[in-house]
Amino acid sequence: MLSNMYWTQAGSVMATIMFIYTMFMRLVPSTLQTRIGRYSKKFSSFVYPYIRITFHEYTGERLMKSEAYTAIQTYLSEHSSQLATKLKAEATKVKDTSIPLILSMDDNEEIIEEFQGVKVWWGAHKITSKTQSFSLHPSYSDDKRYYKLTFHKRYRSLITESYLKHVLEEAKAIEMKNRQLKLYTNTKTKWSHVILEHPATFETLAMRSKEKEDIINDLVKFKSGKSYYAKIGKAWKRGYLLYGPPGTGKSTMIVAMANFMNYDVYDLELTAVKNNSDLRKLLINTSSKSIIVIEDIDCSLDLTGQRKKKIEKVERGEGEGSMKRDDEDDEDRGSKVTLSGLLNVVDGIWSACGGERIMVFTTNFVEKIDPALIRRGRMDKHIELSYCCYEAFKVLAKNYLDIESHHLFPKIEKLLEETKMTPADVAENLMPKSVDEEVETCLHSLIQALEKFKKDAEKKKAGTERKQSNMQESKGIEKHGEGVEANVIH
Ligand SMILES: Nc1ncnc2c1ncn2[C@@H]1O[C@H](COP(=O)(O)OP(=O)(O)OP(=O)(O)O)[C@@H](O)[C@H]1O
Repeated sequence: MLSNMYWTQAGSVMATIMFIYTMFMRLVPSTLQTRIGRYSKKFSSFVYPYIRITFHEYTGERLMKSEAYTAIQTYLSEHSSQLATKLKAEATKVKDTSIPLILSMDDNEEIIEEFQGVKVWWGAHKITSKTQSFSLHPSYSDDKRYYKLTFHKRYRSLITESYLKHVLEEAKAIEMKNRQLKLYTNTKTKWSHVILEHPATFETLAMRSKEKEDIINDLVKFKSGKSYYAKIGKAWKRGYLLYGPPGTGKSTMIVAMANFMNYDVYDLELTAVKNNSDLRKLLINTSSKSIIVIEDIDCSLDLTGQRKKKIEKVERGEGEGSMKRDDEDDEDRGSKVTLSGLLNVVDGIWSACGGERIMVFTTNFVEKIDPALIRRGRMDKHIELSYCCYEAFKVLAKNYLDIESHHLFPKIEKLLEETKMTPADVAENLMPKSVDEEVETCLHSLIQALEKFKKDAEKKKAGTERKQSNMQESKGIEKHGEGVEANVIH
């Protein structure tokens, strides 16, 4: 009964409002309507002189995560832990293990910060949906989260121009600092990744310091070369060819490069890629700030005579078009990636999709590689990784035994000059076999291994020399025999 009365009253109020509104729109001239609107706005802004900007987590119908929201989240997680009273904690794998948790503002929490003496309010909000939907999107939930920024209207231009720019820039810097590097591997056309947590750095890389410095300088120059590359009209990419025997540190150097540059690594397994168009798809789907690696390039490409001829044609400039048709034929026959396809990608594909990419090819047999693939301009820097020298050994001794000098070092230096042992083998012999193994024992075990290597190499050398002289001898006998026969005939 009571509720009936309530509904009747509410209905009549609504009807009255609608009536007044309709009369207002009909009878009051439009100029007066605008003026009244302006005054009412002024009145409300006088009562509430603040501006609010909201940043929603998802934008558009395709549920794309908003970049602005992510950036603000990063920015606030750094600032809110000092200011907010309600925080939420998430586990993280940031490199600095002294910060095992990321703290950020909890839902419905607000913080106040100052920018150039002006106060701004940040609020983290959530709208919980009453209806449950089942989304396949892994990170999507029914809750709609957003950040709300509030500031006095007097500072509109300061906040919208300078402050928001500052927030985005700082978020980028924080992201770079806390970035977890990823190691991507490919199937036919897709990349999947794991977190790259390899500790190799240039400091732990065993090689001559002069060569190391040279590579570091080259990387630094590349990283800061955005405007230079734009000026000369080249894609912002650089190619490195790493060559040398197995176990000399080619893969280790790639990780050191990634850690130094803070770049992800895409380990491209060419033999898993069906054809050139799949290769293109894969490479277009790599992100900026990354190293794309093709290991053992000499084993990854099927270079039949036919294909080699095609490359030679292209290199002589006899028609890109004809090459493309040949490639399409290859693809129709379901063949693997061709050298020409790879060359196309290395040369130009990234010009279209932004820069800052490094391409690394590795090989154990540099002489086997088609010169077209590694000419300067494609592979800008050729780096040889070789057998362990004394300088490289000292780096390994520091890494594995934490020593910089020892009375056995001169003996090791001499043996390293007389034999060829890879850094991988030196490292293996240096490594303590038990927790309490003494430094001296480790060094002795390396000396023994080096002496054995030397002896084996000498034996091998003597063996091949003997073989060669036997062959020469038998050739000489044959020749002599032929001569005798010839004499008989004549
Ligand atoms: N120059 C080096 N500095 C530090 N460690 C090295 C170096 N070279 C080799 N090692 C050690 O040996 C192991 C094997 O080296 P790595 O895989 O980098 O060699 P590689 O040249 O890539 O070999 P492959 O040609 O067989 O792929 C590494 O895990 C590392 O521990």
